[in-house]
Amino acid sequence: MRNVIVTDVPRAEIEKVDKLAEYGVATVHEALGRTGFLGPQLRPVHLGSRIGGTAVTVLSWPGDNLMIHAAVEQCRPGDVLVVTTTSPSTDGMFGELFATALQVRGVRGLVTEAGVRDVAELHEMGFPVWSRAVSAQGTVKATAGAVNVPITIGGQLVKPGDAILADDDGVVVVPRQDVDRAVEASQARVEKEEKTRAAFRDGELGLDRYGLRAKLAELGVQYVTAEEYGL
Ligand SMILES: O=C([O-])CC(=O)C(=O)O
Ligand SMILES: [Mg+2]
Repeated sequence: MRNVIVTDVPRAEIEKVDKLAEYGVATVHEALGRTGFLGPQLRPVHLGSRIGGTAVTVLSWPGDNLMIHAAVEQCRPGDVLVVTTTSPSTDGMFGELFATALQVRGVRGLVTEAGVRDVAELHEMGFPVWSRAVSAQGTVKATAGAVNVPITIGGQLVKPGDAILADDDGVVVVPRQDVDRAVEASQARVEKEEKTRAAFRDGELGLDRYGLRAKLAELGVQYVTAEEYGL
């Protein structure tokens, strides 16, 4: 690992990222072929937020938030800070002081594979956070790491400038070069689901709409009466 702070990173177009955020995490993830989801361990600390932004990435040592301080300076309006550690850690390396510094820079939220603290204050401030843990455990500022290098978080590669979308369903990354395709595919999916929703409201079954009766038959699934089943 090189200990670097990369500056002037090209970012995904923020208007398109905003559009993706409106579609929501599940829709965008599905529209891109079920890719990019950071997994169920990264949960919102408070429910009810839906954000999109461009990634500023941080690779920190466990229990050490020095590189988050370095990253704050690299943040611009529309960014989301994305933090991982070089080995697993749940220490509370981020709290309301960092959130204050980020909020004045127009940062939209934090996604971290480590822990956060001061969660009552974060809620009051309206600063949304997705993390693996809530932990009061304090950390130091002692070890070098990297800012704005490609990182792996939640099993996904996140490059600086990629689109990050987060809501109550979790977090998804959309590579910068895939943002246009994601907007198109998400819009198509929303339109398709609108039609499906209307059909379901009219009482149509998924079994019929998706042709799943044939699938069940093909798989050898049989209908038997309760009596035949011995109930
Ligand atoms: O300062 C720290 O180490 C983390 C924290 O609690 C804050 O940002 O408020
Ligand atoms: Mg604090």
